[in-house]
Amino acid sequence: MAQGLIEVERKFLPGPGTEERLQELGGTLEYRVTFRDTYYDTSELSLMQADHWLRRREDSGWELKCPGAAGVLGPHTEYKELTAEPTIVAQLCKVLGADGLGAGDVAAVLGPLGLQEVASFVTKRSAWKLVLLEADEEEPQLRVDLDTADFGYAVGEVEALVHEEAEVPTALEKIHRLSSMLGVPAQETAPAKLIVYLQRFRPQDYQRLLEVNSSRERPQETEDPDHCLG
Ligand SMILES: Cc1ncc(C[n+]2csc(CCOP(=O)(O)OP(=O)(O)OP(=O)(O)O)c2C)c(N)n1
Ligand SMILES: [Mg+2]
Repeated sequence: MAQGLIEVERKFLPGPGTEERLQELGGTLEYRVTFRDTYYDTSELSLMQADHWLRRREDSGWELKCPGAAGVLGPHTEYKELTAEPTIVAQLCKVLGADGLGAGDVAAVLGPLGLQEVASFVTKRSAWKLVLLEADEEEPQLRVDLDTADFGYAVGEVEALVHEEAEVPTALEKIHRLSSMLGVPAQETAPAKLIVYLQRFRPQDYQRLLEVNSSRERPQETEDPDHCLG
């Protein structure tokens, strides 16, 4: 994946008819895959409290999701996905207020930054591709992932990957259009697998995150000091 793509997505709760509906809409099942994600944070959950999500996905490496520009309200999320390790390390140091760790491997800075495993689970995913559109309609293409985590939680995501902020409104319009065609209620949201994992297995951590989220309002101005690098 290219560096610093913006992931715009909307989660929903899939039903027994979701795959059939995707087929009716012309969707194609691209692949089925099973992977393990392991998430890391400090003991105070400093990254998650700053809306940063660090994970290692078995066989595909490290990824740091950090908040995209705030502004468009609704049942979707927007995150920048960093996958180059030096960029991830630089952003981790920035968020955690650490200096002088260089820009090497993520694994090498886990100890110095006090990052430890907070969650690890396996996901079975079926990945669908959809061309919603009239032939001349432009990118971005939509993807729908249907995930089931090994602790028994199923969630779907309608998602677009774009290169710049200017593409986000079009992506959102398509995401909302497809969600509605899939029968997803207009304001429905569904929690991420990691959030449900914390709720079930680390309830104190979950509570801590809830408190931060309810007291925090995402800043609306474009100069957000917590924004990702690059
Ligand atoms: C509704 C909602 N969703 C997510 C968040 C933030 N968040 C919580 S956990 C989390 C990290 C996990 O993100 P998620 O999209 O659930 O991961 P996954 O689908 O497995 O990986 P992909 O293959 O798409 O990269 C985020 C960004 C939020 N604040 N609110
Ligand atoms: Mg996702």
